[in-house]
Amino acid sequence: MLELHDITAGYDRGTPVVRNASLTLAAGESLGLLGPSGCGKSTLARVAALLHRPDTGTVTLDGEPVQGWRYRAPRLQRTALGVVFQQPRLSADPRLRLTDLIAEPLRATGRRDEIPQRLSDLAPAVGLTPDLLDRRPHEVSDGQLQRACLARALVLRPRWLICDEMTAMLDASTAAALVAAVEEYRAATGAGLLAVGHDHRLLDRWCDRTVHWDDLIAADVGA
Ligand SMILES: Nc1ncnc2c1ncn2[C@@H]1O[C@H](COP(=O)(O)OP(=O)(O)OP(=O)(O)O)[C@@H](O)[C@H]1O
Repeated sequence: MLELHDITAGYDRGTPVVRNASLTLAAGESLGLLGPSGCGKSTLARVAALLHRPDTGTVTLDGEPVQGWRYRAPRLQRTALGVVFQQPRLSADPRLRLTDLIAEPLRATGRRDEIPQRLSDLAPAVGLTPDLLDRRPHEVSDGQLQRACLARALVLRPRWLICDEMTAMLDASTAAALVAAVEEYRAATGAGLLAVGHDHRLLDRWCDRTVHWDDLIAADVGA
């Protein structure tokens, strides 16, 4: 289970942007989170991804309460989560070839020996051809870079995926291909998914259930 309980978070302690939000995802479940621009969805997604420490509230990951965020998060919890953001150019090191970008988490966790196998599994799964893998971010399109960012999110085989407006900048066919790649991964591994967005038709089609931001505040949106 991925549980966010009574989360208050923001960028200035006096004026939080997320107030008392709760949600629970069962193992393997996919949940779509809808809400208007600026309401705090990305902030909550970053709390769930262990990238942003909440002011108050608790996050529990597969029964273990989270005690640290960012570099203070225990490796086992950090690597249980894969994250894809809206803007691939903000989350990709411009110096890295796509192949190194995808392999980055394996290098960082001392699992270099898995790199060739994971690359040959993931590149076709996300629709990247070998010539693209050799290029740097400025030599590929946003859609191609987002494919690489999805592969990077999957490379450690996370039990939970957090996709924050993953398809918002993409054309319809690239968006569909990325959603299909996520769903293939989930079907193969049983991973759970939190998909944040503002397109209710996409989230309704993609996810087991969809909740609106306002629903998180009143009560625990549980599985
Ligand atoms: N790094 C930051 N520093 C200060 N304020 C921020 C920061 N990031 C976001 N905010 C503010 O926090 C509020 C919530 O932002 P957030 O990105 O979580 O909303 P969102 O619901 O994901 O919006 P969108 O759908 O437009 O991406 C906004 O008012 C935003 O301006």
